[in-house]
Amino acid sequence: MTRVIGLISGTSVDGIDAALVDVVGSQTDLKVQLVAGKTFPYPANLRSQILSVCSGSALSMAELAELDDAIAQEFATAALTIQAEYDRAELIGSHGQTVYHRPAGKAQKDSASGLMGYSLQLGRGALIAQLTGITTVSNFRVADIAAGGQGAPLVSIVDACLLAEPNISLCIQNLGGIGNVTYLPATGKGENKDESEIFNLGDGISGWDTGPANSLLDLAVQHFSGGTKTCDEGGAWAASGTPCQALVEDWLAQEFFRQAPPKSTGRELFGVDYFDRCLVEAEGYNLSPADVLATLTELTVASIVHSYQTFLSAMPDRVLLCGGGSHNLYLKRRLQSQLHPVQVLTTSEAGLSVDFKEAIAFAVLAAWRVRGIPGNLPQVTGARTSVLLGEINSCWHSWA
Ligand SMILES: Nc1ncnc2c1ncn2[C@@H]1O[C@H](COP(=O)(O)OP(=O)(O)OP(=O)(O)O)[C@@H](O)[C@H]1O
Ligand SMILES: CC(=O)N[C@H]1[C@@H]2OC[C@@H](O2)[C@@H](O)[C@@H]1O[C@H](C)C(=O)O
Repeated sequence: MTRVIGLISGTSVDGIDAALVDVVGSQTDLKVQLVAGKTFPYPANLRSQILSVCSGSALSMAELAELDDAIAQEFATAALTIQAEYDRAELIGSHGQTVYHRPAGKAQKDSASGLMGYSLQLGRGALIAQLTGITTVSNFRVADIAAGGQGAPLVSIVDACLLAEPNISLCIQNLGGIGNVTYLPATGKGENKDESEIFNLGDGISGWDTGPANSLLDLAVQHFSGGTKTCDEGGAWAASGTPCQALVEDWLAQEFFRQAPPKSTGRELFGVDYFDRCLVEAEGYNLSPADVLATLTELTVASIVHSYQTFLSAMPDRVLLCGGGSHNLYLKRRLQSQLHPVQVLTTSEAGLSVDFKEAIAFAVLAAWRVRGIPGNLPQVTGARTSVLLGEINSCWHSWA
């Protein structure tokens, strides 16, 4: 058993999800026990700095260095706090804070960098290791990208190890700022799986980013509430409106939704500029704020359902939702309606916390990294090969 802390702040930039996890076994025999999970909100000024960088604001190298270390300090504090009342963790897996993600094949035309992707997560692991005294694995995406992959989604293999079912096929649908899916065919295997089966299992798995989940909704809520609200609690506001199907269909015709996997995205595409264009287009239909929220919710729903129908050979037997959007009851209801007769539940109902699944995944990936187990699924990320994910930042007093 290895006690690991998983840390991530996602594209919503709502705070650091920290999970203290006991990891047992390796892949097909993997088991995790969530000892403690907590979200540590960013201080308001740090959050607005991060959001402004994510929206493309220029930053000097000195400012970049300061931001990197300010984030690392918040991550280290989260790690120390989550384990304060428990036996100490041996390892930290820190995803960091994504501030820029350019998928492979999307280099700017005048760039000399070719078609390789680039993804930048701040909160350097070396500082987290020094501040906590715990060996820290960080920079999980770069090795996959260097191998020609998108660097995302990475959680798919952990989804497979923890959630695959012998007799039914599943889609594990994350509803964060951005949405992503892992498709898990029925394994056909009983309880006693041996190590080699992960490769059989890996064969039928697919996964990709589905597009915006909450990123545009959050921007809309902030806009219509004059900055007094950050999200549509429970989806109540959207539920009082009516989706404009014509707009949803227009938006769904865009390139990202038609592009076949492997694919990944971020706030660079589904961020402030995209939302501003949505608002302009919504004006043509005379929509109320509630109607705009309902329409953006419907875009999330339609993009997910359309991508399953287009990129899977058959619809799954069951969908398990996770991420903050699984608390949005209107979004969940619309997904249930559009996916009918597919059953829509949450990963919590399958024993894996909707709020801490990503943090748990990076704890597992860190444990795999130190044991030399590759963490990417090439058919998901598009990498040429499976690779070890993450850089190990040791700490001299780590094992004292
Ligand atoms: N009670 C709630 N009602 C409605 N929406 C909610 C609720 N709780 C969280 N959310 C939504 O979930 C979002 C955060 O989800 P989550 O923390 O899974 O995203 P993330 O991890 O930052 O993003 P990603 O998975 O893309 O990296 C919030 O921004 C909000 O829109
Ligand atoms: C670059 C980046 O941080 N991508 C995230 C983001 O958030 C959701 C979606 O976009 C996703 O695929 C990915 O995160 C998860 C944790 C992943 O890599 O599996």
